[in-house]
Amino acid sequence: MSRQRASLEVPVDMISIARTAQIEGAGLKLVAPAKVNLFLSIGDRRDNGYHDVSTVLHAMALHDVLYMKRADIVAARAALESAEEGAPTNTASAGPAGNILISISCDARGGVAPLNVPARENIVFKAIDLLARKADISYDDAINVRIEKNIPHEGGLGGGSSDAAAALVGAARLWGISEDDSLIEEAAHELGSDVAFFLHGGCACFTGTGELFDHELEAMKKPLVLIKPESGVSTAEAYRTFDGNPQKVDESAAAAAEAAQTACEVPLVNNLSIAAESVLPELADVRAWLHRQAGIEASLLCGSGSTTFAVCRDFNVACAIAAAAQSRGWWARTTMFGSLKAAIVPEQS
Ligand SMILES: C[C@](O)(CO)[C@H](O)COP(=O)(O)OP(=O)(O)OC[C@H]1O[C@@H](n2ccc(N)nc2=O)[C@H](O)[C@@H]1O
Ligand SMILES: Nc1ncnc2c1ncn2[C@@H]1O[C@H](COP(=O)(O)OP(=O)(O)OP(=O)(O)O)[C@@H](O)[C@H]1O
Repeated sequence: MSRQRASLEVPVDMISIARTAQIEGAGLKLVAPAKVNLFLSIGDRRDNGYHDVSTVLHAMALHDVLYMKRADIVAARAALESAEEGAPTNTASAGPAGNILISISCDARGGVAPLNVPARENIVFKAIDLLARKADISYDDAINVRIEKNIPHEGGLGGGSSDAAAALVGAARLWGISEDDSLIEEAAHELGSDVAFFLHGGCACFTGTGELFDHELEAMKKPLVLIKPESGVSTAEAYRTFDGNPQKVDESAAAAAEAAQTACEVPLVNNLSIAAESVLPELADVRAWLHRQAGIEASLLCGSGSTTFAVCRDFNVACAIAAAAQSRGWWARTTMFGSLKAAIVPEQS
């Protein structure tokens, strides 16, 4: 039998070959930056429970790292079956027909508390599952995700939302979905209010319930220190507490935030901070302590808390304040504002 005839009789499954090549390959490395809200104005509560929001977000150099790789589907199935017998697992099935097995492992770094959630509750799982359903990925597949967490959760730094945005970008690449495909943005909107920002990154104004891009601002290049008490603040609880005593943002501050073309011009405002302080009174101690430190230009609660950020005169000031905060038992990190977004790190040659 000639070689030519043999190749006609045994059809070559190019998709399967490409997938196998990816299992053996290095996979993808993605960055998922943290954010602060330079300006956060929470407005009225809508019928669906979400609130109108006008906000200017800024990305930072501090970031989680995600490694996403095609996995051996047989091994992934075995892990899932052992889970059904009650063994702990980090694998769960996703996709339109439960046809995609996702394994998630997570290492916490730099004093960040470990994230102990089962795979199914990890927002990274939800992101990959949602995109698979929207794009109707109907073939069997298995994906391993390893998350290196540098961003504390329940810190108002958007770590979960940024991980979700990175997972959408990574899954799209693995499945050959164009990075401009509207399904990615659609999925981001459904996953949470901050996810859309991380697809954009840098410094940007968002409206709606926080998911609608309005305009971009020039990023700033200043050092900042982040300080977080051990306890977190649940975003939902902060919003609920806000409803008991809503604080409107001054119209002139809102107008200045809207008109700002650069991050430096944005007035630092957060009308969720009173509610967050009543959920976690220790936040008032962090605020008062920061006011006594020299070399700070301004400070504000990050989103719904429990991290407070302080813009510092220089990096040495930021480092000294971080060290002093750590000696009080708080988590603290120095970082820089930056123009990162949730993105694939290009391969180094
Ligand atoms: C505080 C901010 O981080 C500021 O950027 C965001 O508004 C919160 O964004 P997020 O963490 O992505 O929040 P989501 O996962 O969308 O929502 C968590 C919970 O916060 C409340 N929530 C959130 C956003 C919004 N515009 N109104 C709300 O009332 C809802 O109770 C919701 O169940
Ligand atoms: N990959 C993830 N990273 C962080 N949190 C996650 C993740 N997956 C699920 N979660 C859950 O989501 C909750 C909040 O996550 P996140 O860290 O985004 O909150 P946050 O820092 O308050 O951010 P935001 O400013 O968006 O409210 C946590 O209680 C955590 O258990």
